[in-house]
Amino acid sequence: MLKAQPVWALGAMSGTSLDGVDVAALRTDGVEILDFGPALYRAYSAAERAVIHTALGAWPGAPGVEAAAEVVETAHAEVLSDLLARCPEAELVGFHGQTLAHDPLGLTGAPRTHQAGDGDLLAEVLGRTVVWDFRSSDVELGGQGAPLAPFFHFACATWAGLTAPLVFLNLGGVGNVTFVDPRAAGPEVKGACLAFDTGPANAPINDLMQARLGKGYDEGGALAQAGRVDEAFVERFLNHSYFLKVPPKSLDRNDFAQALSGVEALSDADAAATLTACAAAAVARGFEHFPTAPAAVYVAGGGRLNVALMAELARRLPCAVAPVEDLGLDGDMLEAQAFAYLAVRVARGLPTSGPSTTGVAALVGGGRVSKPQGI
Ligand SMILES: Nc1ncnc2c1ncn2[C@@H]1O[C@H](COP(=O)(O)OP(=O)(O)OP(=O)(O)O)[C@@H](O)[C@H]1O
Ligand SMILES: CC(=O)N[C@H]1[C@@H]2OC[C@@H](O2)[C@@H](O)[C@@H]1O[C@H](C)C(=O)O
Repeated sequence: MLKAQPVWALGAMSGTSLDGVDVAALRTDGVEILDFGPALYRAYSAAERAVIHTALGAWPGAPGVEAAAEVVETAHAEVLSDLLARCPEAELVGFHGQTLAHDPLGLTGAPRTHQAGDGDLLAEVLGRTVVWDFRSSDVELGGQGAPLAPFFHFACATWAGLTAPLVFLNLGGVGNVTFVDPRAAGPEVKGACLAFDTGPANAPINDLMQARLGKGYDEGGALAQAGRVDEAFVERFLNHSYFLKVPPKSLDRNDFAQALSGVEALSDADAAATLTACAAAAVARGFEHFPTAPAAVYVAGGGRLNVALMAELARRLPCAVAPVEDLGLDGDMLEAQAFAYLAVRVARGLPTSGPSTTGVAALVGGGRVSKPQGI
């Protein structure tokens, strides 16, 4: 079979922690990563974040959703235009959008997932083909619709020349892991990737910081480091039924809000320390689902900059814990790069998820493709 020519693509991710939009360029043929390109970050203002926050949990048509979508589209149009100026050769854009609600099990009706932001509109603004709505078809076919980064994680392991099983851990608002066996022939092969959301990560810490101290997050984990972990609280948290579920499994941002509400009784520092320990303990609990012990866990996402969280992970995990920078990867941009990679896979008709990453019945290539007028 003829190998497809590699292309440059841009990827954009607006994550559950609601801090802002990450965008990154990547050159790939949809299988191998050939080059990593420039990347940019565009923070949401406090006012923009508040508009999105108000719409969390809402489905299309509900009050507040249009306003949130407008914020998401404006921020993406700005930062993707800037990145396009630095990488004009980019042929297509992978646009994740902002998850407002995620119910793959159909607890609120039919199984569904909702990412705000219109890819048609962005295609017009950017003059490039935009791949978007990556999660819906997976959910419609019985999958969790998340996580979607695993096939990209497999490509990262290959790019880094790794040969032993390893784990990628993303510590965003929610935590998610991918167990990768780089000895497999490809990410879609049985046993190559096993992925699932581990539990809450930064989102509850951010919410605590906002409510108690008017700050967006616990910088460096300083507040958590000053506190004492309430281990009994952590034990109760681990009794949540989510941890008994066999993966694949995924979470909405606030699924643990109720289970973590008892933290209100603790002091600021003890609450931060305890929520941080819960995030790490949830990851450790996830290890029981891996087929073999990984050589190491490589951490991406903002949580890797939280010293208290990294220390809790090192204490609770049975293997080495290191930032993905140790592999030469960019831990701030891995998700944005993932959606650039996935956009090329969608454009080339390759699958983006499968039974061991989202639980979908068969391999699926999720994503709508919008072309600008005139192309
Ligand atoms: N220097 C830092 N110290 C501590 N925590 C940090 C630091 N920088 C970022 N974070 C945390 O990481 C979060 C952002 O992480 P990231 O951008 O990976 O999440 P996201 O992509 O929004 O979420 P998700 O991966 O769940 O979609 C911030 O909201 C904050 O909680
Ligand atoms: C529904 C949704 O947006 N899920 C996100 C969220 O943020 C982290 C975790 O929960 C993960 O499942 C997913 O994002 C990453 C990029 C993924 O799909 O791999």
